[in-house]
Amino acid sequence: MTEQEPGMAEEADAIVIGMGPGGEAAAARLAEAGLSVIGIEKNLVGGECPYYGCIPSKMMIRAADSLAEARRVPELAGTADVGADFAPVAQRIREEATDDWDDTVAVERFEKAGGRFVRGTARITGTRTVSVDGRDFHASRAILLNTGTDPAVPPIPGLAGTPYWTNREAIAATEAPDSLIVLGGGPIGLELAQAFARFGTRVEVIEALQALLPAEEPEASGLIEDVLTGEGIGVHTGTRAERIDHDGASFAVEAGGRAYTGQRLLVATGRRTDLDALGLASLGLDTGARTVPTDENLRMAEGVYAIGDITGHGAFTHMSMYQARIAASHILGEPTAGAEYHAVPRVTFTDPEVGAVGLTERQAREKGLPVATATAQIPSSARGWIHKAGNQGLIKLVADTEQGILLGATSAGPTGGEVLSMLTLAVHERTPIRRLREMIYAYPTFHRAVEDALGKLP
Ligand SMILES: Cc1cc2nc3c(=O)[nH]c(=O)nc-3n(C[C@H](O)[C@H](O)[C@H](O)COP(=O)(O)OP(=O)(O)OC[C@H]3O[C@@H](n4cnc5c(N)ncnc54)[C@H](O)[C@@H]3O)c2cc1C
Ligand SMILES: NC(=O)c1ccc[n+]([C@@H]2O[C@H](COP(=O)([O-])OP(=O)(O)OC[C@H]3O[C@@H](n4cnc5c(N)ncnc54)[C@H](O)[C@@H]3O)[C@@H](O)[C@H]2O)c1
Repeated sequence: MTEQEPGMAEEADAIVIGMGPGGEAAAARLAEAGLSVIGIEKNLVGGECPYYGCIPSKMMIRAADSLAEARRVPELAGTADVGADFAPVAQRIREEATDDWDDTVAVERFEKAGGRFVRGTARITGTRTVSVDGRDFHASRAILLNTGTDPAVPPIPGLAGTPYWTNREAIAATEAPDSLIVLGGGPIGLELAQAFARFGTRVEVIEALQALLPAEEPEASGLIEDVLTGEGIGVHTGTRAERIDHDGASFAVEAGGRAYTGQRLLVATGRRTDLDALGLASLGLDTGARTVPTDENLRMAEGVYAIGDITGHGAFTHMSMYQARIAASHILGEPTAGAEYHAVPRVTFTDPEVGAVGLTERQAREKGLPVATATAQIPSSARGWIHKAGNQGLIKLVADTEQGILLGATSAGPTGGEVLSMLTLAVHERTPIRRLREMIYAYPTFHRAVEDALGKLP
């Protein structure tokens, strides 16, 4: 690298700051379209999802679910001697998912697409100007922000300075601990709690609010609490950790008048953004806010775009990729349909999977909409009954009775995330409930429970 002359900024058409899933995809697309693109990443190209999130966690879940399925053999098909070993999945996470947390392949892929890669922490210094460790850059067309989130660590007395895990250390674990205390009953906490428990870890989940997965339907929260409790996981809702100690070997957590001990502590209490560090004040934006407001083409200011977790429309890889597509099209001057958020799908990959799309009943009622709901239980459907062991699940529909459409739906069950696809289409397209009732549902599938629930709507 040559020394930069003072006052001389390196030029590009577009600068992408933070290369999470959407940033990486948008940067490559813009470069392939012939723009000069600089991609800046302080850690690993690809972001949280491939290295510390979705992909390695789902590998862990796949392994853990295979153990659970094998343990169902006695109820269905004879005997199975199941011995859990964390080593194969730890190895798979290192070798197949993360390349041992090395992004060489991703950097090369971006450079092959024509992009210029810069490793470092970027800060916006003005309209279309960016600084990285003393180097200045200028974008003639656009800056795209995709800086994501970091784990939020609550200020619980005693916690700071202890060797607690966030998702990042949990994903890098080489063995399942003997015991684990999980702070937070959201998607990260529950997916990892169940996965480790299935490998033999004694797990306690401490959730401050009254329900697990508090953002989802209470029926889904209740279902997942029953399942986790049934698997021997301690679930403590409405419980706040008041003090944490680590004696060099294990953690002690005081919460709700009780003491919990565990070899490991996983802090999964949400995510945080640091918009101040990003220099957004130089664009006149409120850096005290947790998310950045964007228009339908993901613009937060003239020539500045933001995508992914920082937009606050759902911290999901599919959201980051969806917004990347729109932002990149807009930067390229192509027509876009504009971002819509009425049918955001999400799946928590516990077993049963908890899928949901659109509004929950509470959200719909809070909007003052005319709401009717209906639920169908998976175990009472033909397929659920056949499935037997591990068949817990439900479908819940949230309908707008005036418009005769679905505003939202929950699909929990053995393949809850897959069944969600038809409900996502229905909410996205605002398909009349009348037409959904007229459809043919293959027998005996899990998605036939959707037909049962539709039949119960007024
Ligand atoms: C354990 C876990 C499991 C998950 N499972 C799923 C799942 O199953 N499905 C799903 O859809 N989502 C899942 N998620 C969420 C998903 O990982 C994120 O929503 C996804 O990564 C998209 O985030 P993003 O695009 O905002 O950017 P991120 O992936 O957060 O990446 C942002 C990047 O920006 C970089 N960066 C930040 N600031 C700067 C700066 N100033 N300069 C340069 N670089 C910077 C960071 O180093 C990072 O690489 C999971 C998350 C976790 C933690
Ligand atoms: N399958 C998926 O798509 C998937 C999986 C994992 C994560 N994610 C994404 O990552 C985001 C972050 O996940 P998350 O589970 O960390 O966050 P979250 O905000 O969804 O859940 C955190 C939970 O911790 C609880 N909590 C907060 N402070 C607490 C405290 N001091 N003590 C006890 N409980 C406390 C909250 O009430 C909340 O229920 C999710 O919102 C989701 O968008 C998605």
